[in-house]
Amino acid sequence: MYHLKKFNVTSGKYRKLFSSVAKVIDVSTDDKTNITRVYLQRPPVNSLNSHLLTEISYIMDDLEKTKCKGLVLTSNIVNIFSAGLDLTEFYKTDIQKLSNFWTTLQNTWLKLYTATFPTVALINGHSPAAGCLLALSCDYRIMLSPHYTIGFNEAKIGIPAPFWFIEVMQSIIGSRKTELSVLTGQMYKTDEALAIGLIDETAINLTEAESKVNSFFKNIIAFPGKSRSLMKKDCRDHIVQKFLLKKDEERELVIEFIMNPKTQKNIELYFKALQNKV
Ligand SMILES: CC/C=C\C/C=C\C/C=C\CC/C=C/CC(=O)SCCNC(=O)CCNC(=O)[C@H](O)C(C)(C)COP(=O)(O)OP(=O)(O)OC[C@H]1O[C@@H](n2cnc3c(N)ncnc32)[C@H](O)[C@@H]1OP(=O)(O)O
Repeated sequence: MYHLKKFNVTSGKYRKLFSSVAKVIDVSTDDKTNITRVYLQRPPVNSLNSHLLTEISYIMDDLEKTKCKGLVLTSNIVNIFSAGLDLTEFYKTDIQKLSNFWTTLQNTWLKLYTATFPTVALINGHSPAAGCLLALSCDYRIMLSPHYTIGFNEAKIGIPAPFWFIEVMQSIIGSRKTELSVLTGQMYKTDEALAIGLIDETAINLTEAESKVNSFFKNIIAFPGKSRSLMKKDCRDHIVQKFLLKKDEERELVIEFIMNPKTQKNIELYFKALQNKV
């Protein structure tokens, strides 16, 4: 059974929360503000496997319990925010493992998307597919420029982006831009992402990004009561309700689609292309 331990690691500002043995995330909370930074750190590319998703899920539970004032989701891996789902979870797997993996993804996403506290993605590296979803599920996005990319590239692998990935993107950039984006598997550079509204701000380095994160929280932290979280719920509820209604059916469709030998072949070819790139 997993338990999150908290203890002060310095005499001052930050306390650290340690997760399980293999630390695929690092978590630190500012004592003064009660804002928590969660750093993804699963080498080489922060691909989201069951373990990493479960860790994120536990942290989300803990942050809700401890009345967190804000979450910053970012990465400790140079040049990578997250490479999206770990494709090894899809390749040469079995139905039970795949079913468990998909359930973990669904449940973890729901916790992030419906977090009652404000959430910011500090996108300090490439962010394809489910990496992009993680960022889009936060309330605000600040991305380092100029050379990182973000978007739903699933079409290029030969697997459709799930309906809720698409709906989250639609809610941010609108239907037409989303359709163009997902059907072409478009990956956007930082400035392009800003131009279409996929991210909210850019930053030229981490210092500037952190200062923009702080401004975001400063602007909202003084708001009294729960009005912000109630309105966030209202803004997102249509997607959440549809997701809850369809999540079991979707899991079955995903299993059928991924276990299909043609899909397996596409994933294999994609892996080879990734490994052979110069
Ligand atoms: C009718 C149907 C109805 C319903 C069906 C509904 C749904 C369909 C079913 C399922 C939907 C599934 C949705 C999936 C969403 C996803 O997230 S899929 C994952 C997509 N991710 C990617 O495509 C990212 C690929 N990676 C990259 O582009 C680059 O690696 C990246 C830019 C992130 C970093 O580049 P770089 O720093 O140069 O690193 P490398 O490319 O050299 O990679 C290092 C090693 O990491 C391995 N790797 C990279 N990405 C992944 C990954 N996502 N999973 C597993 N492994 C990955 C890469 O192979 C290298 O390994 P090596 O060192 O060569 O062994």
